[in-house]
Amino acid sequence: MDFDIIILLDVIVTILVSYKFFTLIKETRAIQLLNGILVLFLIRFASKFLGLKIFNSLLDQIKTLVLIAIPVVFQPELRRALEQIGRGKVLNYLTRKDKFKTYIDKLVATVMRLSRDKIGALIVLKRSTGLRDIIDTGVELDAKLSPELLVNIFMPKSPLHDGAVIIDKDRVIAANCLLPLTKNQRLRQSLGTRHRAAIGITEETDAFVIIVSEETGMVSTTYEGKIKYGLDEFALKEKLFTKFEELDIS
Ligand SMILES: Nc1ncnc2c1ncn2[C@@H]1O[C@H](COP(=O)(O)OP(=O)(O)OP(=O)(O)O)[C@@H](O)[C@H]1O
Repeated sequence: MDFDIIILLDVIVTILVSYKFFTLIKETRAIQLLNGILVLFLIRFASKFLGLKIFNSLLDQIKTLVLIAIPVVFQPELRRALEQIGRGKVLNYLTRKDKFKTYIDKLVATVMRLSRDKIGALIVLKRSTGLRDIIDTGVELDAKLSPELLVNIFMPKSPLHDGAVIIDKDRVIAANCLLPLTKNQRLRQSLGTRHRAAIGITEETDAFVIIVSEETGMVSTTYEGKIKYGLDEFALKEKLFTKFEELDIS
């Protein structure tokens, strides 16, 4: 029984690999080479069957020559094929990780710039909970996220600087949005409305919020109704990495 399964697996794997191989070389010069090798293989089979010794040894020499010539002549095709195999899995994974790291680095750098210049900011990073109600309170943008755009939005005299920005992956969905204020009575009295709004939205959704204080430049984050004050660049990166590990930035 086990043996049958192994044979079946063997056949399936062979078919799949051959199919993949043919699709990779289908529109390349390599298909002609493959035809040539097949013809040589048939001639060699016939020659062996007929016992043509001298011709057989000549074919052996040709075989060695062909084996050496293939990687040299078909270097571009081989490279393309290997790249395609890699891109399917490993490369895809690596580029995604890389994009994600660049995304976090850029976002954190922007937040730190806002902090240095004491430009007040309220940045809501959407996770799985929809934020339609919140988006509708502001101005819809749906623009590609960039440090310049974010800094511009929060510039004190910009028409959109008040309220929160909503970000979904690498898109700025909306700006000037109104967030619900927290009803938590135990928070310190001195806590202003920007921070209270940042806590409020995380009590109702699974969003992650970054706050930059206009007064002090301090960077804080809120998540699940809790606030963390005074994060530096590294602490913020660490938090974002853990909260958005599976983010698929396209
Ligand atoms: N409900 C809200 N939703 C979104 N943004 C809000 C909300 N309430 C206040 N803000 C933003 O916070 C700003 C006011 O901040 P305020 O000084 O009251 O808070 P704060 O927490 O002390 O912040 P900061 O340290 O930056 O001064 C507003 O101009 C507005 O941009």
